Amino acid sequence: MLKIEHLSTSYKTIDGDVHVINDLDLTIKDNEIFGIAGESGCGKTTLLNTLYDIVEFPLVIDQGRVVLEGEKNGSKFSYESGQIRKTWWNNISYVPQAAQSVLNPIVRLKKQFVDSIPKEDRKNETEAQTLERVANYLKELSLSPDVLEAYPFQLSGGMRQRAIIALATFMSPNVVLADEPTTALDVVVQKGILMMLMRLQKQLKNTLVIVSHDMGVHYQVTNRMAIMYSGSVVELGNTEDIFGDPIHPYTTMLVGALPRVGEDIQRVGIPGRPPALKDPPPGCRFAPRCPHATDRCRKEVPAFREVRPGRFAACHLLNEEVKANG
Ligand SMILES: Nc1ncnc2c1ncn2[C@@H]1O[C@H](COP(=O)(O)OP(=O)(O)OP(=O)(O)O)[C@@H](O)[C@H]1O
Repeated sequence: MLKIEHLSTSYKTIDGDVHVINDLDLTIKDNEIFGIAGESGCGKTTLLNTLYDIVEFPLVIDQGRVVLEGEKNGSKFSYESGQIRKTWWNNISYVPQAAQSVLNPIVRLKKQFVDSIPKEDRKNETEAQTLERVANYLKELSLSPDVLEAYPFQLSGGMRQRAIIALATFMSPNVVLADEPTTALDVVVQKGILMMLMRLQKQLKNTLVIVSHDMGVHYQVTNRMAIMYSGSVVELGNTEDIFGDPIHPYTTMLVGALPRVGEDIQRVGIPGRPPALKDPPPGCRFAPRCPHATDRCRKEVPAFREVRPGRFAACHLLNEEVKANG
């Protein structure tokens, strides 16, 4: 489980601070596939990097923390921001954006696998014994152990991505983070990768966090999701509810822009562009693009709060609904 407690981060630049995550408070539960969606530049990767404890200058945590906790092999564990990296691979792993390029092209995969397995896990094993365990794991995932002898450049993009996912899940971590795991792959390969991730999550019953700008990926794969806009989460809820009954005007427009099977009307995108994070507008950052914005929206930042049971959103226009629900 990942607890995000009042987290705010910013990039320190010579032109001033760029605030990317703003007072975020949410829990990503055990045994769920959690999606993070939003347009390019809204802060999805920054959030994922902070969850994985890659907080390096110019990125700084201004407030709050992330806590990774759970139970493995009968022992409870808890790590917070600054310590989470101690348990990389073991309790949390990361499939980064453009993951295929993180493999060293001139080192055989078997060496890259062995090097990523912590010494404590290998105990007194010889390298051959470790590789046998890896080969058996690859077979379980319907991957040929022959890939271990290959150099990354000899594999297709889809095969490299599968190998990275195998590497990230080999130690059965409680949390797996995947940043745009299917971008740059063709549609058929994309489907195979998503199915592999879903199958692994079901098997490990762990937490899988998927970042994608593709709403179709969230619809197919995730159980709950967060919609980000301009550095903040603006809506959170069960994926089915978000698609069936979006409540934030941004989500409504995102979902409304999706084509439907069998429909021949032209769907329109969201007019305008997100604001520059360096110099955001006062009040609600979506107000300049929101067809319902009022003066209050242009002045006051809306609080992110529970609008209905399990549904959270940051929008002044929902106040009436909150009152109606007590
Ligand atoms: N090194 C940096 N220095 C300053 N600002 C940065 C830096 N990296 C990112 N940012 C700012 O953080 C914002 C969010 O970037 P991030 O990569 O997290 O977005 P994203 O939603 O993952 O985008 P994409 O889908 O394009 O990867 C950017 O719009 C940019 O303003």
